[in-house]
Amino acid sequence: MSTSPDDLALCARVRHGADFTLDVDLRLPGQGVTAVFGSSGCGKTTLLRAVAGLTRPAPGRIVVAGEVWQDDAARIWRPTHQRPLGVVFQEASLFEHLTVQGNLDFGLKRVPAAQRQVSLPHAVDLLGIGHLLGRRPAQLSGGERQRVAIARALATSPRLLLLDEPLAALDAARKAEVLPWFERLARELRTPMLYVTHSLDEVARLADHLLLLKDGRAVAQGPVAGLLARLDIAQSHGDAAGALIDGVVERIEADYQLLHVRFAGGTIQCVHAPGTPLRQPGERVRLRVQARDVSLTLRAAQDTSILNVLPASVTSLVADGPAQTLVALDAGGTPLLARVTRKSADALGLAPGQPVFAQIKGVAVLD
Ligand SMILES: Nc1ncnc2c1ncn2[C@@H]1O[C@H](COP(=O)(O)OP(=O)(O)OP(=O)(O)O)[C@@H](O)[C@H]1O
Repeated sequence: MSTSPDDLALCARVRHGADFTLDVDLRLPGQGVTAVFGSSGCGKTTLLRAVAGLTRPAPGRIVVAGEVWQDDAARIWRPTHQRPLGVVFQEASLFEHLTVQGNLDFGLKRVPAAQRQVSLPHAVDLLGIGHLLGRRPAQLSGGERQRVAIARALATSPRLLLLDEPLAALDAARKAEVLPWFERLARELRTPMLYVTHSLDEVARLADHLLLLKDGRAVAQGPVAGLLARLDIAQSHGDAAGALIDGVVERIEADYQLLHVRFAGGTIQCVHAPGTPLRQPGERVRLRVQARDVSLTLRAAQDTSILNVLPASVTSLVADGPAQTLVALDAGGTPLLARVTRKSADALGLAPGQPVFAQIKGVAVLD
């Protein structure tokens, strides 16, 4: 991966008693959303706290966008209040006695005018909270509170945003309300984000890059699409295992409410999700194709109801329980996954390098 001076260099060792040690030496991209993913207790929050200076790693070296926040060898330690970062936790900790405007102004006061990169009106617009400015936190829904918390974090013009499960405390409806705002932030802001989550759905929608932690160690990191399609990683995602496709809307078949999306492996057709804004040709979209929705044939089937039949080749395959096989595919450079029965895998004689056709039934349009 690139080693631009704008990358985040995170080298940290944090010991919690005898049972847990976070021990990472990472270089992460200095832009976009890096999802920090892993099971409960693997060290996600500990990593974020180390970056924020709330925990002091020993040893530690933390460099963000060329600024050294900690370097034990050079005896550099910046306390939290001297680190230009924004932090958003599960529960938005707003000042209850201040209005939303008062909360935002409070965030802004911490930053000298000359260092402000994100204006308050811009942050308010990005999060769509203009109509809430006169309210007190008690008069906000959970989703609105989180949007205010994020706007407040942004108003400080952070060099890095740390988001620790910002949607975890919300019910499904509130999550669905807030996610599009995050997507907008991810698209429009240059500020890099470290986004801790347990949710594969959030990873699929928001992340450019994925860092997988296990027992305090980084087990893998890389661009999200490639990593989610890796068999060893997909296996741990059970029924949710699937691949991501980044493509461009080629045309819209209005009569059938179908999008035709061009990507490196060809064109894929998917149903326009009801209730979402109509896509335009040329628009970039991310699609999710779950492994359970992909079947394989050796010849392209005719007279099938399945719209998407893509030429691909088998990259590798692995047993997924006693009865199923998870198959990694390459469709013109785009990784895909298929889950088939072990019996079918044997009947087709699936093996690495073999050309196949991937029949894709369901495709979700994510953004
Ligand atoms: N202050 C502390 N003192 C002692 N142990 C701690 C402390 N904070 C965390 N731990 C332990 O360190 C390990 C990592 O905790 P951490 O909160 O970083 O995990 P996590 O991946 O964020 O988990 P979750 O997804 O459940 O929030 C856990 O075993 C936890 O019990």
